[in-house]
Amino acid sequence: MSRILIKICGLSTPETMEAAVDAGADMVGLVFFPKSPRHVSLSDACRLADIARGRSQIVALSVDMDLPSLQRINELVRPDLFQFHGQETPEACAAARVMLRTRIIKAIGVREAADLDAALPYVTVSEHILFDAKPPKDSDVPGGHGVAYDWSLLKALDLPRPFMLSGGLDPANVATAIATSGARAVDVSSGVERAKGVKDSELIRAFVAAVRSAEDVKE
Ligand SMILES: O=C(O)c1ccccc1N[C@@H]1O[C@H](COP(=O)(O)O)[C@@H](O)[C@H]1O
Repeated sequence: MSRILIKICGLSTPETMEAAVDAGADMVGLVFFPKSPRHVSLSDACRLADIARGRSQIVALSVDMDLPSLQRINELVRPDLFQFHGQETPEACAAARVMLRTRIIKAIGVREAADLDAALPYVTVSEHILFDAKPPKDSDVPGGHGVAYDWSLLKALDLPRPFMLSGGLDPANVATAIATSGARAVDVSSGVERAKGVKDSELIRAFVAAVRSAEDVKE
């Protein structure tokens, strides 16, 4: 099986950022959403990004953020990609991509097969489509809940390029998730934490090792 792209999201300390980069994460995510337990200030984000720069791709995660705020993150933190995890329209993604001269990961919430259709308008205005679990109904945070969905829904997808998978992944289930969904890229937050919002370096290493082992399995 070819190499699977790994993103570790919601890093908020230098130690766990170093652990993720050192373990071989392809992407590391910084969350800019004050309602999230993983939210980082701009100044902390700059310090964390400097640990990863040139070693892993830096992803700035935002939720329905206005363009001036995105521009400020772009100038100060200098991420390699932005992850849009809200209700951003295809037009807003296209505009941000041009204005910020960046690459985009667009998250699409999934609970049932019909939810997958929402991805199509974003194929031409983003570099990656990320299929994440829809949040619990009473939550005002659209991701990072450690909730899984039926990954097999993704198996029959006919998109022009590989997709990313997230939602309830952890070191113990990620190999099954890859085999069940056909994903070529995975993203994790809660599954590498010892408490809500508190990343664990050992779990990060275990997650990366589990994905790399899954790559060795013959298709
Ligand atoms: O991590 C967060 O706090 C977060 C906040 C707002 C939107 C998205 C968020 N994280 C993303 O959620 C998914 C799944 O996370 P989990 O592994 O199930 O906890 C992942 O793509 C994160 O990037």
